[in-house]
Amino acid sequence: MTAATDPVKLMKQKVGKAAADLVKSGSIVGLGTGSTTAFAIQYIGERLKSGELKDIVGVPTSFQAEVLAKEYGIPLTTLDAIDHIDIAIDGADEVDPQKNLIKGGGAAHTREKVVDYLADQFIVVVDGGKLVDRLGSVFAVPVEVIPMAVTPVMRAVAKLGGKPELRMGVKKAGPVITDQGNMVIDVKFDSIDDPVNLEKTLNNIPGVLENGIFVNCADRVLIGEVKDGQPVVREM
Ligand SMILES: O=C(CO)[C@H](O)[C@H](O)COP(=O)(O)O
Repeated sequence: MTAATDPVKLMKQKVGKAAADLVKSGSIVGLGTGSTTAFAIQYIGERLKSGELKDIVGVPTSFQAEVLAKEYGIPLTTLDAIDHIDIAIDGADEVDPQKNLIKGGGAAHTREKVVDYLADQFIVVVDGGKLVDRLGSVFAVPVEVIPMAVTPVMRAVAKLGGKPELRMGVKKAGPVITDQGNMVIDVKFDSIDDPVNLEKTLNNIPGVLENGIFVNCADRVLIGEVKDGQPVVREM
């Protein structure tokens, strides 16, 4: 990965490194998805390579995380082979003051939810632009749906007051297909007053596999910002 030059990349790089520095030798590490976590994976790999970190195994949350972990020399394992995860590092698309999240900008929220909730410590890494007073202010809620249920799920979420949009591929004709072979409906709500209930309600629609609302999951939120032209990290 090349050195970051634009301010957002600099913030992501700084916060990714800060999270990587929290990983201790001997840990089982959940490896999140996205451009911010990619920097954390890179720095975990560099710490391993330098000998500063030892005996790490990673649990990837996506094909992207798996590829990056291999590139940076992080040994991988699966949930069948372990009984806990010590620390997970993952990004988010929105973070509210209660540390509730919207995730799934990379269509990886289903596996991310499994890994992040299992971790003893879940560290969220974001740039300052991800902070909102209320979930749903900017970002739509990603909902992973099995392909044959896309139309009825779109109707059902519209009845809940959401505006559904099937996520389409970039440099790929047709819809985004998740690592599990499903599709993603992005559902924009005017405002999410009760994320706890909305998460459950969405998951109760037949055909929905998982949605991107993460409540009561994040232990720490590290925020990358630029102050006086320099990237800094603060904790929420
Ligand atoms: O939830 C995710 C992927 O499904 C990502 O963590 C989220 O989209 C943030 O990504 P980035 O760090 O690139 O802004």
